[in-house]
Amino acid sequence: MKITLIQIGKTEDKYLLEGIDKYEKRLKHYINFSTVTIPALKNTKNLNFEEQKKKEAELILKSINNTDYVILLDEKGKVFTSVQFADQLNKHMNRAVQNLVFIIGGPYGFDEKIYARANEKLSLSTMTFSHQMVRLFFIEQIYRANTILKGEPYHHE
Ligand SMILES: C[S@@+](CC[C@H](N)C(=O)[O-])C[C@H]1O[C@@H](n2cnc3c(N)ncnc32)[C@H](O)[C@@H]1O
Repeated sequence: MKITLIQIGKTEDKYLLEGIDKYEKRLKHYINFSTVTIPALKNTKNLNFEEQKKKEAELILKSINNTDYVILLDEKGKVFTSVQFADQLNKHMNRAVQNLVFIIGGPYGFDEKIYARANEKLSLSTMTFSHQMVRLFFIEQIYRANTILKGEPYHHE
């Protein structure tokens, strides 16, 4: 199974980039993982939030295939413990999902079209994080899940 993480706009803060890079390098030893960064919209001055989300949605939908299993990172989604999340990943692997796609929304969240396409919604907390911070928190959770599935000590250290 391949995991793809779709995000909008480059990660800007150095402290986030360093953390993301660290877990991305570790993850490569466990699973086929890649990130797709959709370029941030330009000239957004004349667009309201809804228009911006619609435009982002068009770009997101172009990056997804019909057969992809799509999970949105969304504060209103289902909350799992790290062990439960690892079990979920394992279930997808056993169901022979080819490409598991996680999507982190833009600064204003997702357009309805993306909610309509999604197979599931996953929440990291009922609190709201910046779309940039979620990248680091979530990649660490994917790494953690893989160490749990391998019975490695990372989760218990
Ligand atoms: C600043 S948040 C958008 C908040 C927006 N008000 C909404 O209703 O979605 C930007 C993105 O970060 C991600 N995000 C933020 N907090 C999250 C959380 N607690 N769990 C999962 N994803 C989260 C989501 O992908 C969200 O679309």
